[in-house]
Amino acid sequence: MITFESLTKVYGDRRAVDDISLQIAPGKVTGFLGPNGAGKSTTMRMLLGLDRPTSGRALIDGRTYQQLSHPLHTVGALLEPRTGHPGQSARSHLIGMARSNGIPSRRVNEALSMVGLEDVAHSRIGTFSLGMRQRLGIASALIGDPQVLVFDEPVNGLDPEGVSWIRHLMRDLAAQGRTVFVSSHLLSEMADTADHLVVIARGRLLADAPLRQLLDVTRTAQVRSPHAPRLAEVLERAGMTVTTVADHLQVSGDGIDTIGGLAHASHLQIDELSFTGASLEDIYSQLTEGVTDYRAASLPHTDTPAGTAPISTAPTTTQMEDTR
Ligand SMILES: Nc1ncnc2c1ncn2[C@@H]1O[C@H](COP(=O)(O)OP(=O)(O)OP(=O)(O)O)[C@@H](O)[C@H]1O
Repeated sequence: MITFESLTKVYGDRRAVDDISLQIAPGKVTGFLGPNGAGKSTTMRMLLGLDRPTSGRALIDGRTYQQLSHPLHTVGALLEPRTGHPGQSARSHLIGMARSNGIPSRRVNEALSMVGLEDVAHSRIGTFSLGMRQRLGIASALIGDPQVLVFDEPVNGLDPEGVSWIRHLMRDLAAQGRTVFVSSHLLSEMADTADHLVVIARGRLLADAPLRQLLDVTRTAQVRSPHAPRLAEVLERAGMTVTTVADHLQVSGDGIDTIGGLAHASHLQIDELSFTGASLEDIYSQLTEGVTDYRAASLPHTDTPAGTAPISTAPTTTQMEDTR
């Protein structure tokens, strides 16, 4: 379990991380999303004891990194793919880590095999591609068999096979009950991998919600009925938001999955009922609009489907109850 309590980091007049409070639960992959300069790396660095919070705390299983007696047994991290001395072999680098942390040397072979580097275990790190160094960094994170894993942009430099491999690895680690906290710019990657998303921009928390719920917020229903005005009344009474658009009703809000049942119970005929939802990219764009320092040119942006219910665009938090 990772806990942030009013975590804040100020550099000069810049609030790199601004009063972030949340918990990251075990047994899930939690994606950490935000535009460039949002504060993701700073948050992770504070969690790993590499930066001191200006105020607040970042805790791993209730303790700060400095309070952990065996850090590598508790938390494994991949922050940047610059693991080890270039003249050292992958194996000797990992053996050095294992020895200095009281980790049995059999874990070195296990970690090398988990990341697919057994064949190059004796090659010098300096000859490694970025993708291989990334794998070695992940082996270093896994060597102490920790329950908490923190990966900063782990797919950077990996080819498609490597991307797919790390996706499966993260899912496996979460399925084993571990806490997996992973930052990424690749929204599509997060859509495939994460169970839960935390979105920040300019250091502020914008969303902390299960992926499914975040996607559901933007779902709308289109209903065609010969009894549209009466159906609209029924749906509004049930708490939904109804707009008449041309020949159909556009419905949003909690409970849109019950539209068919409500219409049936009121003996109101429905000729057509369909659902549309925004993509993760749409949601992300809406959340970070106006709080982005550098609009990421690489971010795929598709127009929000007509009638999609907007979600918070102001720098306020969209915190939703975790229903999983
Ligand atoms: N050592 C530092 N000194 C001063 N400012 C810093 C320092 N480290 C980070 N910052 C600033 O803090 C803000 C957050 O940076 P951070 O690297 O945490 O963002 P990020 O979300 O990881 O961005 P990216 O995805 O581009 O890596 C940025 O404005 C950055 O310039």
